Amino acid sequence: MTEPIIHIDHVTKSYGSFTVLKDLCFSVMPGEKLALIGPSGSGKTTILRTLMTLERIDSGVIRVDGDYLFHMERNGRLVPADEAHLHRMRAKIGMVFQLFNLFPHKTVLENVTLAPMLTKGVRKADAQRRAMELLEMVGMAGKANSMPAALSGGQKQRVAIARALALQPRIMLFDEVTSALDPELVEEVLNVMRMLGTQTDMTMLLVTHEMSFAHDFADRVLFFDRGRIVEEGPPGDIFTNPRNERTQTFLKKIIAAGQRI
Ligand SMILES: Nc1ncnc2c1ncn2[C@@H]1O[C@H](COP(=O)(O)OP(=O)(O)OP(=O)(O)O)[C@@H](O)[C@H]1O
Repeated sequence: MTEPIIHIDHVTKSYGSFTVLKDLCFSVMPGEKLALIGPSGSGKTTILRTLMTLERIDSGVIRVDGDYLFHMERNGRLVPADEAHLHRMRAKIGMVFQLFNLFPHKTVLENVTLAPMLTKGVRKADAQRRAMELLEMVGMAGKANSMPAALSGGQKQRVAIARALALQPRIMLFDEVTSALDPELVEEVLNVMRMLGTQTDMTMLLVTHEMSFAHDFADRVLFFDRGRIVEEGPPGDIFTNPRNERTQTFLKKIIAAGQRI
């Protein structure tokens, strides 16, 4: 039987007295496309940042691709992971952020080659060859020598996707990647994600407020509310027949705000 590629087991995390993740449990199967939806502040971004090891957890365990994320096994016991372990685990996952986070003083090509050269010791010529393939894939090869400031938001985000793919992750995390874009640029980024969804077997987790995209794209939707998953299921169920009162209220608000689902 296939094992989950991500297994989140009773994870709790607080910022001071505010508990942002409350005894959270869920699994993701290899190749699954998962949409995380829910009200602002419900913990969606925090769980993605946690998977990326940008945040630590207070309790619980997380396994990614067969290994513990924040722990290591030593003489049959779980001990906190060291930096080398975290570094290895991080390389399994790529993340794309709302605000692109490109290196402003590097060209598009350098943005994509930097991490493989620095973290994996890939030779410059090989890193450049692979980067050009990825830039081609996201329709940005023609801008390889441009600086990020010369790009539109949609173009920056497509470069950010290529940069995350350059480390050949098995899992990609997308955190509201279209929220900062002008409406006419949203579709070009969603198209790249659709292409990744159909042409690769990557596991993809996305936090999104684009409900119609989540509806069409995801295999499964998790509805987060106040640090917990209160409802989950195939998009057809969650969007057309939500059972939980909080999900119903949330979706009603989205529709009232004029969004198509
Ligand atoms: N570093 C931090 N320090 C203190 N509080 C934080 C920190 N990061 C996040 N929070 C709080 O944790 C809560 C959950 O944040 P999170 O970003 O995970 O929510 P979200 O569901 O992704 O919401 P949104 O859709 O608005 O991005 C928020 O109330 C936020 O203010």
